[in-house]
Amino acid sequence: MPGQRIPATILTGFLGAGKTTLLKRILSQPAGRTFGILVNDFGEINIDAALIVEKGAERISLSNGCVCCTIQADLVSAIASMLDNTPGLDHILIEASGVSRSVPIADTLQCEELAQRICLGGVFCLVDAEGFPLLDYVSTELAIDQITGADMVLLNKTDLVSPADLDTLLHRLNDLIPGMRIVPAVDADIPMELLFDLPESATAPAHRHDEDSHHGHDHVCGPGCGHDHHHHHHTDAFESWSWQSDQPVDEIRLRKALRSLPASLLRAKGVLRVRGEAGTRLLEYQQVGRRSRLTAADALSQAGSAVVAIGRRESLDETAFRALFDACVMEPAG
Ligand SMILES: Nc1nc2c(ncn2[C@@H]2O[C@H](COP(=O)(O)OP(=O)(O)OP(=O)(O)O)[C@@H](O)[C@H]2O)c(=O)[nH]1
Repeated sequence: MPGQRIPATILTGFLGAGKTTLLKRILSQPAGRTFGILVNDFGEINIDAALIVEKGAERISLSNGCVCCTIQADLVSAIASMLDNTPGLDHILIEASGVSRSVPIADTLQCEELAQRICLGGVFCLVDAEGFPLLDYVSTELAIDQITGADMVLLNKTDLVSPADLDTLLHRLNDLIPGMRIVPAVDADIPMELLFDLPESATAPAHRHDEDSHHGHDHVCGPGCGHDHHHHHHTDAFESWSWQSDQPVDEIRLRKALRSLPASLLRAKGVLRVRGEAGTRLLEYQQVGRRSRLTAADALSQAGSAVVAIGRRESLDETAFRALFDACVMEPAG
């Protein structure tokens, strides 16, 4: 219908909680919807966008910053251009970076440029049931901020915790945010109706807007707008490092290198072209805290290798990080 506003759903949650897993699940069960997706990765290289091979969705990748603050204006222009260039879109899905706050994104979607074109379809926060209790103070503060700005929490990775620990965490979250709907899940497997049939009344008060109220956010700030801006972003507490190579890496050396990454690493992910006993193949690398996974990535098409790592600022020696991966690279065949 001309003039109808398209709902935009925000998937948020701390690094590695399962946002991409949920996004892929939604795309695999479209129920007739045509999705436009915007994937924000805090790192310089957008690994998440490379990992989403599901077809039938328009996509824009937003890298090297956080859509809630440092690249907020990019989010607005990306959505506007997606709406201009993709007639027939039914729904927009935004995967925020793992260090994004929820409420500023929801507010941004209601800026003047977009207010007549999209409406907020809900903010869903993924929480890693195993990882959340292990976060340091600053990361916990951010994860709680993401939770409080959400309409619903998906308490994900419940397969990795005992029933007693899950119960303790549920009580803790209920105490923190009384009344918040919390849905336990494994691999973000929840009924899709929970995401798409959200009653208007369920919208989180933190970002519930009425026609007359724009919380002062009917304008996305940029250089020269005249507002007094804070120059410290919450993302200053985090740092990302990336590594790329055109040459294949040796599988044995890679597996050894991954075991020697520092414990301070919060998150790492990548796609690696690996040469080993099984020949040359692409592997997806996922690391959340101390838990790492290398899996076959046959569906991906990528010439070389790329890895992104994220940690608290100054927690990782970039030279050592690069040297670790450089040492895995195989010499070009002579
Ligand atoms: N055991 C277990 N692993 C999970 C579950 N959900 C996701 N994972 C794994 O956790 C890792 C991170 O999942 P992602 O979906 O990439 O997490 P994310 O929130 O998108 O990560 P960032 O965008 O980097 O913040 C991947 O290896 C997933 O396969 C779960 O319920 N249980």
